[in-house]
Amino acid sequence: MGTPPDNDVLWARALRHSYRGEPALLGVSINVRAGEILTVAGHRGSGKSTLLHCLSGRLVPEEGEVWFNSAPVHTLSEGAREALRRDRFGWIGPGDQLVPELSAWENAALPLLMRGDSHRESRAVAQEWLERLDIGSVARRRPADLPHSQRQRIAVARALVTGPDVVFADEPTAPLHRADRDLLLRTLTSAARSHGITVVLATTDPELGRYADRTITLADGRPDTATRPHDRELTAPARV
Ligand SMILES: Nc1ncnc2c1ncn2[C@@H]1O[C@H](COP(=O)(O)OP(=O)(O)OP(=O)(O)O)[C@@H](O)[C@H]1O
Repeated sequence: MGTPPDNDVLWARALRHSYRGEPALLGVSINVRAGEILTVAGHRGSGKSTLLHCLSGRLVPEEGEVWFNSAPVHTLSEGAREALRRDRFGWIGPGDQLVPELSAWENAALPLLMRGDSHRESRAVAQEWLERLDIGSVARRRPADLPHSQRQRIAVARALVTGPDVVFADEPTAPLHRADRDLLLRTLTSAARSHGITVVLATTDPELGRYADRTITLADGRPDTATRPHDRELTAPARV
């Protein structure tokens, strides 16, 4: 296999993965350019989460390669992948991933506190992000006292607080109503654009493509060949 082009922040080739013999990815290749907002669309079970887990180093694919900034991820040790995720990537999931005992600012500051930044500095940076996301006033409240829409914005703040290169968002709007969904995505994408952060967003909702520079679609672990040609950025499966 070749080496990735310089302007791709992420580059993966021929990813295949299965769970207990059940295939989830069947030879997916993908490139993500620096600063790009990319939507990975597809129905439930099409392999979107598995693809995001492989790209972010949460999962090592059974076959294929993942490169981040021209360095291989798939050959890194577990510890090195953990450090990569902590220092360079942010993650937003679909459900409640906040720590219930911590306040909004403590949840947002968690990645900074965990890497050893001072309490004072972490609090200031977390507060800044909460303000940017319009939830500065709830900084001292606990997640259980807040609506879903504000809890998801705290999760967005936590993903952005370290100034990551890439944020992976796996169905981040799943628990939200339409108006809150649009607000969250506008907030996430404008914050990402103004800070040059790349976003890879998995969703079952094809409408969310309007927030992205590009959409790719998966169907049953493969590129969906029924998608429009300009959206078809995934190459054909390496082998089926
Ligand atoms: N941890 C797991 N153990 C077993 N099977 C899994 C696991 N994770 C995913 N799968 C299976 O792999 C396939 C792809 O799942 P994946 O979650 O990647 O798809 P998805 O498009 O993100 O779906 P969803 O929108 O439901 O999360 C599905 O058949 C799913 O049931």
